[in-house]
Amino acid sequence: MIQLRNVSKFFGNGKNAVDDISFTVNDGEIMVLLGTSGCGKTTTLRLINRLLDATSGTVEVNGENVKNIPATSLRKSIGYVLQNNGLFPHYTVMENISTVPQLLNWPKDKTIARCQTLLHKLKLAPEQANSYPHQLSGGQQQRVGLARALAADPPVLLMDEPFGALDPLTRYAVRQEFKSLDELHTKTVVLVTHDIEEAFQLGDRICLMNAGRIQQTGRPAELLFHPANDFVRNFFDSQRTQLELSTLHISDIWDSIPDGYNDNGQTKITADASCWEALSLLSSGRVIAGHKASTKEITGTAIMNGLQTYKTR
Ligand SMILES: Nc1ncnc2c1ncn2[C@@H]1O[C@H](COP(=O)(O)OP(=O)(O)OP(=O)(O)O)[C@@H](O)[C@H]1O
Repeated sequence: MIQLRNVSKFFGNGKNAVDDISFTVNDGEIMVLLGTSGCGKTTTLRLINRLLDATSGTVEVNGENVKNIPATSLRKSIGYVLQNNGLFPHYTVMENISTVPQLLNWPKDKTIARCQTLLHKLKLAPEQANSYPHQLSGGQQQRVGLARALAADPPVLLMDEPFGALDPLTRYAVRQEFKSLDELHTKTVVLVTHDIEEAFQLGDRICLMNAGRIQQTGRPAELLFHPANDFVRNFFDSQRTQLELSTLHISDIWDSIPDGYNDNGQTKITADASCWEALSLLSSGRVIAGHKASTKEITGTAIMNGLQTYKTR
């Protein structure tokens, strides 16, 4: 668990880069720090692993004030992933991934086994263990960066724009793979991005910042449908409809969908599907969904009406 209480950081140039922020990230949770350039996201991340020290306030990791933990041992217990992957160019993939296990004096066979497991989990071929970073694609390098951060199984993972340097298709694929990693269920993750779609795809909760201050912290649906102020409302406007459709599940609008369906060669989905997924499927034929022991036909009109009804609740 990570807890920030009334944390500020002043660099001596006028105003606080981070200004009186407080939030908690629970075990097994991904918290996304979202906001425009210069709003204080990276500074906040660096206050957690003590690359920077707070001017005021307290930062706790697993119940202990980070000021009381020697910086080197703190950083060994925190995985850190950077936008440009930060790999050592003269180390092989295996050597890069082994960095922290070696610092922790793991036996060699345990380190090798862990590297092989991570290569497999991150969809890297076993023979790539002996490649150097420049022999890999950007997506593969970023996967190695993730593997290196996860190698010693740290309870906390800090990620600074980890997918920012990838092209959109690769970015989406690597994000999906990251999200499906079983290891994440036990970790406390803080991820910095300015990409709204990424925040919604990965964040259990989102902390939206502006000019060093938190504007709202909450689940994606809370920020979207119950914005705390005009900044939050306006921040999502350019992608609002797609975000709303991606965030709402068919079950959320179930009561607004008319009863009835024709059992006639259609795609059947569960009500866990997002409205966006259902709309995408509609382009290739009719769609029905099952929920609450009933079945209904899902149409574009039903979804858009359901969305409007949901928003006026
Ligand atoms: N070492 C530093 N010395 C002085 N000012 C700094 C330092 N680091 C950051 N700042 C300032 O603090 C503010 C917040 O910077 P920060 O890098 O945390 O923002 P950010 O939200 O991560 O931005 P970006 O998305 O562009 O990386 C900015 O105004 C920046 O210029």
